[in-house]
Amino acid sequence: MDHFALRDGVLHAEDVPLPRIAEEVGTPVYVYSRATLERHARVFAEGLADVPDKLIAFAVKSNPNLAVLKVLQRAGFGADVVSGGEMRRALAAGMAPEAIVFSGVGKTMHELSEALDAGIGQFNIESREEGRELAELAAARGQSAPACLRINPDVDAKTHEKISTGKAENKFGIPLIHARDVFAELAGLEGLDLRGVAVHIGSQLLDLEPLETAFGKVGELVADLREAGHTITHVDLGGGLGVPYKAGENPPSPAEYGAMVARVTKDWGVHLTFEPGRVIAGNAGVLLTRVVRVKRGGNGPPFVIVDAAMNDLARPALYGAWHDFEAVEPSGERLTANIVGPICETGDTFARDRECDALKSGDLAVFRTAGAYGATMASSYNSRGFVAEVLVDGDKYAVVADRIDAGAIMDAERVPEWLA
Ligand SMILES: Cc1ncc(COP(=O)(O)O)c(C=O)c1O
Ligand SMILES: N[C@@H](CCCC[NH3+])C(=O)O
Repeated sequence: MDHFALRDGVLHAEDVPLPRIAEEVGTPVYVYSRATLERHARVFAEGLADVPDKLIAFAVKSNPNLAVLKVLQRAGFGADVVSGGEMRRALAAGMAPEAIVFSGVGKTMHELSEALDAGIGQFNIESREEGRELAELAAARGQSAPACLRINPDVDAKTHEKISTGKAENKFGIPLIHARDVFAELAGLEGLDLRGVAVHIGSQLLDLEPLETAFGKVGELVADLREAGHTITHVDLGGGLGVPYKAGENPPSPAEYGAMVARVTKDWGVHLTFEPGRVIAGNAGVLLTRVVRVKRGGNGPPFVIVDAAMNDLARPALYGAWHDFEAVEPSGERLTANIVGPICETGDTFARDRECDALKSGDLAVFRTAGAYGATMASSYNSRGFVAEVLVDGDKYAVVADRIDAGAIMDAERVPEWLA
């Protein structure tokens, strides 16, 4: 069942007609479906049914909304966090500290110590330097930080270059050629309980082959480390599974992914961690927007100007990403248009020469697949503030993030006396 679907000619989120949300909450607004989040969580977990000992840690960066995290906590997920702020969100949503994994190349001393205080389940160490710093900090408190070493397998994930993380030239992880040496040094430090390795080669992967290659390299490393006398009990396989943004895109299903993982890891004898983000949240959300006006083009198609902009949904401007754009009450007529926001740069273009539903001033429309890397990447550029977020559950909905208008942001600023 599609939880964002046309019924009686009107697009619904579960049983709630989107015009009702637009009327009551205003636009633009992110709308998430609880049923879709739960279905995706279930399907992902079912895909991994043959992996007995595991933690599924939702990548909080993809959608850090507290209500979304709560849905996933109730589905049995933990959290993959990359900042102190994300860690506090996961804890606030009720995730057990032991079910929290902390990744990222630039964890500060403050964040490391905050995570030690919280007693999180795993630090994914991304450099020799970070490992030493964490060990010193933990030892000084009489703690031993549970950790994995994130390796960089130098595998091309065949995704957008800005979201590829496993090539040698990327900043992430420790190059395989140094991994044995770094592991040996860090495993000997008092403040660390170095118990395994982690890998994550990129996001929006549409092919299993790079993942399988990377996991194969991890398997070889685990065998080498064991041979060198290390005890390896944990491996973190990261996230990255892609989702369809447009017709014709066919990412591997969670079942196919799970079957590959089960086959590759069957003899490893370790606890496995997974860090899915987009595959859980991406198609569980839309950005609902209203057409401000339609402007005639110069020598091209008309401009459909919507009240959402690149500050609300950055992916098209940042990565040239495609998001399906549909009318909430399609008339049946079609149009070829440039879909743009109000921001003062040409980059504020959601789609160029796009065939879409014919729309006029005041009509509602959605950008699909906006539940991951949508609201979380918003900025207040052009003093536009932050849009509200709504969670739909059957025939009811709740505002799960208030709109923060430009005035509230301005209230946090001041002109110093010596300048007044
Ligand atoms: C370390 C790590 N884990 C998990 C993820 C989640 O990735 P995705 O949303 O593609 O599943 C990311 C982002 O690519 C990441 O950097
Ligand atoms: N922000 C990216 C994904 C980044 C993945 C982070 N590791 C996107 O929207 O596609």
